[in-house]
Amino acid sequence: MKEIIIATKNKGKVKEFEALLAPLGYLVQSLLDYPDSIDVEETGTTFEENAILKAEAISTHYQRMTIADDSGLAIDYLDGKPGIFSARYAGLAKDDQANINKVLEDLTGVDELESRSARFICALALSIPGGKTKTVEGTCEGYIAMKQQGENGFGYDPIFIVKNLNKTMATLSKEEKNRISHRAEALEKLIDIIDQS
Ligand SMILES: O=c1nc[nH]c2c1ncn2[C@H]1C[C@H](O)[C@@H](COP(=O)(O)OP(=O)(O)OP(=O)(O)O)O1
Ligand SMILES: [Mg+2]
Repeated sequence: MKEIIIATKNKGKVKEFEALLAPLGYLVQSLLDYPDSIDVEETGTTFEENAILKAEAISTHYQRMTIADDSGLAIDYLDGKPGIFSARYAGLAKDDQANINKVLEDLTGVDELESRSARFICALALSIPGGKTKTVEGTCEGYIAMKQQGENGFGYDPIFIVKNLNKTMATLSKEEKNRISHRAEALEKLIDIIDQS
């Protein structure tokens, strides 16, 4: 069995990676399986830089093939914010509901859905001990809803209306989200790279 560590403590991400990678024969582990793992600071200025920082630190520490995910929400009306600060937008507690509330507040008075355009961005970095780190990116286009809807997923899913589907990400099943998400798109590109190497 091919073993891979996902360098994340985010339960929502872990579930999605498991669902996407298990059918391909990967045994997925995450930092939730290593509760006293090292803490990697996200000091980069881009999603890609942060993904590289997390992937290389963890693959070096455990000497194992590692994927890291740095992702977030970019809102056009806010010039791309919260961007790489998505997890800490409403403070270091990384509270999903507080982050949602802050975004809805930021967009108060912006009443046209077209003016609330946004995208999810996911950068993935693959680090193999002794190898050269590879990176890919995936995106998912949409709009910030006027109010939250749905219970599925995590993070900003309840306020992200997926373009063309016209419903929030949090109303999609896990399978539906994994067909269209920024994370699924990025991972598909990464699998191609792994298969070729
Ligand atoms: O599919 C998604 N659906 C909804 N929200 C999402 C998604 N993907 C990322 N997001 C949000 C969650 C968090 O506010 C930020 C990620 O921040 P990010 O630093 O990459 O992850 P994190 O700190 O939660 O876990 P970790 O760094 O251990 O991987 O973007
Ligand atoms: Mg983080």
